[in-house]
Amino acid sequence: MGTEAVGTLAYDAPAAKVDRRRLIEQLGDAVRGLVAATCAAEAPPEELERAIAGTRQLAEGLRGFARPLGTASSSEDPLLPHLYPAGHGAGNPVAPPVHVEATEEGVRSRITLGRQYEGPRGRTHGGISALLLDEVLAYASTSAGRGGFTAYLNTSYHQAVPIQVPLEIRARIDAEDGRKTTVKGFIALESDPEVPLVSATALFVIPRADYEGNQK
Ligand SMILES: CCCCCCCCCCCCCC(=O)SCCNC(=O)CCNC(=O)[C@H](O)C(C)(C)COP(=O)(O)OP(=O)(O)OC[C@H]1O[C@@H](n2cnc3c(N)ncnc32)[C@H](O)[C@@H]1OP(=O)(O)O
Repeated sequence: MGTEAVGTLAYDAPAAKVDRRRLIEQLGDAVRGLVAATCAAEAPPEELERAIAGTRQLAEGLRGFARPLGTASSSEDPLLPHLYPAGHGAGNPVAPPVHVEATEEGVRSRITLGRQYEGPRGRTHGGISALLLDEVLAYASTSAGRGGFTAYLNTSYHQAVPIQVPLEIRARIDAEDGRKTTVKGFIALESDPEVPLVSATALFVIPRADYEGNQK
């Protein structure tokens, strides 16, 4: 057995699965670094050509092991976070590296965004800010034992969210009403955590048991 942290609990997962999950996380991190380097590289043509050939070769090698769409990854475990969701999956190089912790009021995430999340020069793309808020607000709902799918996410962009600057995202439950949970949150600079750069209100709805969209 190998131990992996789940929130504040230590959970004894099978050692082989823990080892595999570590490798998947490391690969995700390595490719995330490649993506960030790709978006920043002012490399000469021969270096770009070398990177194209090497990257295509690596991708071809991994494609040979692809699992069919809609099937579970062998890394999955009912008590551990999934590794591939686009919003936070540690094994998904496209996902921003979101880690969430509980606070007295709700949840908080600290994150510094790489160059691949840039929209206007030096600023985070607005869709990425919305993704981060959707993610952290959903965590607030889930960690309060509520969960649900995002029915709406209303975002207000007050100031630019800088790239490569430590950020703090906070979220808290605003209202609970049957299957509906309203959550509020915002992104701020870690150095100025009370001033919202982007704020959001989201409604999460726990679907009815017979809801058609429930199938995976
Ligand atoms: C520690 C924790 C770790 C865990 C990690 C967690 C990671 C987080 C992962 C991150 C994940 C990120 C999250 C994601 O990305 S989730 C993915 C993106 N979201 C979706 O795909 C959702 C698509 N929509 C649906 O599936 C359905 O519409 C849902 C399920 C939402 C509702 O379908 P359902 O058939 O069940 O609903 P209903 O018609 O019975 O209505 C029920 C109630 O809701 C009210 N309503 C509905 N829609 C709206 C609306 N737009 N505005 C205002 N109100 C709305 C409605 O009026 C009614 O209210 P009332 O009349 O009862 O008062």
